[in-house]
Amino acid sequence: MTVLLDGHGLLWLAIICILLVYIFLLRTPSIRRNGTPLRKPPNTLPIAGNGLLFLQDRQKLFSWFVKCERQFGLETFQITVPTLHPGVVINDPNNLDYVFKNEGMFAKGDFVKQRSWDLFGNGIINADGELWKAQRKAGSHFLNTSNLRVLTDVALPRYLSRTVDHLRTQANNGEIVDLQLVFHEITSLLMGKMAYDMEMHADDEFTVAFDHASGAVTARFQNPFWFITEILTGSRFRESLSIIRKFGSGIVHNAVDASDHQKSNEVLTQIDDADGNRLDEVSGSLIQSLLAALGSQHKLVADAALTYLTAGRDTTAQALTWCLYLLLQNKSVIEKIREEAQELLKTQGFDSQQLGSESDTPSAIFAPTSLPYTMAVFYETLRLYPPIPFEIRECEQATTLPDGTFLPEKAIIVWSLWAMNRSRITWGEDADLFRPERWLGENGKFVAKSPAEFPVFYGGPRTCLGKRMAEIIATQVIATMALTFEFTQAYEGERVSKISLTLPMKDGLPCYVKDRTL
Ligand code: HEM
Repeated sequence: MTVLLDGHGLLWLAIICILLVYIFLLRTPSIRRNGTPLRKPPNTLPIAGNGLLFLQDRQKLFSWFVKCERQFGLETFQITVPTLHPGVVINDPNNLDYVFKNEGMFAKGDFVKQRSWDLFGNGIINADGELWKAQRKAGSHFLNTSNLRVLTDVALPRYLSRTVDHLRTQANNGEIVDLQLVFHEITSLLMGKMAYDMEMHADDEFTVAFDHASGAVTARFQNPFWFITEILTGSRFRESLSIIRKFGSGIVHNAVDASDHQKSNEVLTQIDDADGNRLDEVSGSLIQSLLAALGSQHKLVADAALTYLTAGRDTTAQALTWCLYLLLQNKSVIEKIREEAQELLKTQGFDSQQLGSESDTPSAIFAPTSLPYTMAVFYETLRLYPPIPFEIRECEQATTLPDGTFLPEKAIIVWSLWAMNRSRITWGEDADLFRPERWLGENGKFVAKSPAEFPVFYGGPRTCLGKRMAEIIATQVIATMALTFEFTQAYEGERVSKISLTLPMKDGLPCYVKDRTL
């Protein structure tokens, strides 16, 4: 050994190493377009690449993506982060369309899974291949039209009504209300009913633990050395994970017991709401459908149910929160929502006084097709505040995007909905403005965009399974809130989001509430 590592030996060793690296680099195809390397964003460093950028505050990161979109337009550009495979950022809807249409080629991959595994395991959001198919099928089956109708036309009005009553009391007492918490409570009740057939609340132990864990998982995407830093800083994260797992396995246990009991009695158990009757029309809960599809893999069933619950609950509550935030700044828009909803109530023979009285609340009539302007407001909110602000995929095999960008196997592909939704190329010069009318056609009807242009609900075979449900929740909640209450902000300055896989508002949305129906 000492002989090999004398002066000559070291020189030869160095030459061999350089050659090996060179051969390796030559053999590993790099990201190129028409034979030339892609442009890189300004301030890309020689070794750190764009790594430091991802360590900064998420608001700065959002702004960076917008700046890049304004500079590169639809051109795909390259980003590099130490320890990761090379990556690109895409902004061109044609490229995104290709990704959606070739789902099997772009998987969540190791990059996403390694970071989110502790929280979601093999739940639908994280799963690929057969595991994904089985969960998707079970979910689609459960969310068939009649179950969806009972959830949105019976359960939601009831929960909404409870919320209206509670808000009225708070309004009478002159209390400051956090609207984010209010919307979270509505979606927790509804998604808890859907996923687990149980009453869940926005401030229960599981939800608080999940919120913390979601922030910690997101931090992993921004910090390439998370596996080291977490040893020192991850104790609350580990605690939160243990609460979530305990909750998940408890729920599966109960569902197994319930289905055994059902089989032995050979009768259908009724799905009872605490005080309701028609809720028994929901044919079982999602967890039972998942149990039937996934059998004895109880950890997988728990992961699957958890991802369904969180996919629907947090995204929808956050979208509603940002919507009210925008309405607080745009008084003429909330007035138009009121006019549209009032007109509908009148034509159906109802009175806004009835909103909030449980037995005859008419909020189920506030359907997306009947309220095109309210739908436009919801979509304009989703454009400016997309509940899932980034997407990341990994190439399962080498491929070439429609713009000619060659991506080797394992390359990372990123798109920022926050930036794409502010593109002046797609949305025009007023892309930064909140203008719901951009979603309406000449006849006043709502006009949708293609998923590639507006990927807020994703696209292709993995399109969000709850899109329709989210739209129904949104029109019902927005119209009911606008007609029943006057809101005034109880905060100063701009609201921003806090670190999370989705887009929660940091410190909530504190408001004063006044009952308009008095
Ligand atoms: C405004 C509300 C919502 C938005 C913006 C939204 C957005 C999205 C997006 C972007 C994805 C793809 C995520 C990914 O794979 O990276 C997704 C998937 C999914 N969403 Fe939603 N979602 C919303 C509401 C809901 C609701 C109410 C449900 C209720 C069931 C739901 C259930 C799901 C499920 C199960 C998936 C996984 C689909 C699959 O991988 O096949 N979502 N959603």
